[in-house]
Amino acid sequence: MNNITKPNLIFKDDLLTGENIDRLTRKLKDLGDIFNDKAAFAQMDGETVVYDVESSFPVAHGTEGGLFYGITYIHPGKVGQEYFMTKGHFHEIRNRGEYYCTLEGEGMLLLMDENGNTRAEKMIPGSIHYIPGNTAHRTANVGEQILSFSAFWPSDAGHDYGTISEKGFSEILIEQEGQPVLVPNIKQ
Ligand SMILES: O=P(O)(O)OC[C@H]1O[C@H](O)[C@H](O)[C@@H](O)[C@@H]1O
Ligand SMILES: [Fe+2]
Repeated sequence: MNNITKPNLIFKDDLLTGENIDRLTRKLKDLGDIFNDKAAFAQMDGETVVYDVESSFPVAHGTEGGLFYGITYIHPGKVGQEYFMTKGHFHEIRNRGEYYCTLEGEGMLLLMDENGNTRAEKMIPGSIHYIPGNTAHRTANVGEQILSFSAFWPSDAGHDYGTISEKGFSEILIEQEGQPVLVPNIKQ
């Protein structure tokens, strides 16, 4: 491997041109159930964009053996002490895994197994994260600029939002003295 030059630019948009591209925007008003501080949430403008997702679906949803690709862009911001974050999900076919690669910004990836054990991985540009099967995943922007990351996942994985929207993760990520910390989720 000594003579091989590693690319220092991570492709971003190459796969997101042409057909079968899906663009999705989630605003605060779509995310009422994920933030714990309901009073802080009520004070904010529901039209505020929390994140955008662009995905490439080269095969039909549910196809066994295919792969999807996407980029998620999470805006900086907080609801109370809780950082802007994705809804979070298990895969519908529970044992399907996924890879994330951070493109820009600073984030935390929350991972929760089916027994409710939550852990977090720091996301920095270039960091690669393996999300094993049977693991719920959620990403939070803990920086002051956009957090973007690419994702690669099986085309039959599907998204199961139900469990998370009902109970959340067993721990939540909040800012304390300027630092992100995981604390138990009182909702559980
Ligand atoms: O689907 P959410 O939990 O809102 O997360 C936002 C997005 O994050 C990643 O990019 C995943 O690969 C997407 O499949 C997911 O849609
Ligand atoms: Fe996923």
